[in-house]
Amino acid sequence: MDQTAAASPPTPIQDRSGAARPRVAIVLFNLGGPDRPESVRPFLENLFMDPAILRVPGFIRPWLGKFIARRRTRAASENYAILGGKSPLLELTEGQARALDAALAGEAAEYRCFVAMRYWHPMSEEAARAVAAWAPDEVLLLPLYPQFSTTTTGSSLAAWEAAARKAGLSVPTTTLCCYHSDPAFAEATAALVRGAWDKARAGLPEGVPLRILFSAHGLPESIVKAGDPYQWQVEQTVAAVVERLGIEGLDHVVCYQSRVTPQKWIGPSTEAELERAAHDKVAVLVCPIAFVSEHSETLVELDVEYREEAERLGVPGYFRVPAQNSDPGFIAALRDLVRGARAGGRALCSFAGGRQCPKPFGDCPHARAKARVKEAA
Ligand SMILES: C=CC1=C(C)c2cc3[nH]c(cc4nc(cc5[nH]c(cc1n2)c(C)c5CCC(=O)O)C(CCC(=O)O)=C4C)c(C)c3C=C
Ligand SMILES: [Fe+2]
Ligand SMILES: [Fe+2]
Repeated sequence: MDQTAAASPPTPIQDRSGAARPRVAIVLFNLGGPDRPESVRPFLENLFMDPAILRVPGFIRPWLGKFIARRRTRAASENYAILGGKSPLLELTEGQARALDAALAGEAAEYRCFVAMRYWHPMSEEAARAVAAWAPDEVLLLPLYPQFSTTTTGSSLAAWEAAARKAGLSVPTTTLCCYHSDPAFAEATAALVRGAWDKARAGLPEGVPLRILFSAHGLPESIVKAGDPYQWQVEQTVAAVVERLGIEGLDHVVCYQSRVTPQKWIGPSTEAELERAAHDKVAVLVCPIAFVSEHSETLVELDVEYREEAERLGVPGYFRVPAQNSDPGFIAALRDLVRGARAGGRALCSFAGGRQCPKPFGDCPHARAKARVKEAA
């Protein structure tokens, strides 16, 4: 969708009493994905040249980033070929944007969602131009990553700040950094897990135990050790969802998928958990816990590669929980998060208002903002 073309010129919108309704642009952050086979390599170059992803001195990053991207292109292209040569992420994110627009219609403010992808179009600069053309009174930054990581939300925020400046956009901006254990988000996720759990149980012979693998995107361990709160937040999400599931004695584990560099990544890996499940003779229900849309890592890695691996290992059953996409419960949770963030009146907020991450996580954006204030004093 051309977000600029769709933006209408500012018109004075009034509520029933005749008072002007503020225009609020909601910017949805996501990672983005190639839109055709030829885009795979430049998409990967954008990703691996991001200083939030490739933490090496600036002078070697362009060279090394391009080198890693070139080496990864074949494997990634094979994955996208299974999906028809492109990622479905943009269409699904636009679906979420339109669903959230509809959920927020008729509020005291006039809302409009825009999509800003990090590594492929529409990227922040395009999105910021479209937002500026719509002439909002406020901007609300809403990551489609429930858990904050410097590699995802943190990177998107940096890209947005630069793009907004370039587009001359200087209206008050609210940033929602995370909603890892927001009650409505956790309940919507638990409802999807419950549906998949019931289907899996019905498809399994009696007596075969079922274990939930909550599978999140992995991160290099060094990033977590440097203070990234992502792993802690993933664990909070899982605890919140498990609590709402209320299944007595539930066998479950948190694990991490999609390792793409040779460094040590956080674990256990989802593959290692498949091996353990085979050893323990338990079936698995895999729940993507850090992705709110289907994309190559759910549709290919989970549905094709890990399923085949589970079969090869002799895991007695393999099932998957669908990602949220435009699930009404999830969209309602986002709507309430938008309302809460605006009502809270903070420029930077979590789902609960203030900082949630414990002290050691110095890369929590609240901790960084505090450090910046101290430095300036
Ligand atoms: C060092 C590399 C990477 C880190 C760290 C990383 C973190 C991270 N990523 C997501 C979500 C997504 N990643 C996607 C694609 C993707 N990610 C990496 C690398 C890292 N990600 C690569 C190389 C790719 C391209 C695909 C591939 O080569 O396999 C996507 C989009 C997928 C699509 O269908 O287009 C998402 C979404 C999270 C949540 C995260 C850390 C918290
Ligand atoms: Fe990734
Ligand atoms: Fe935090």
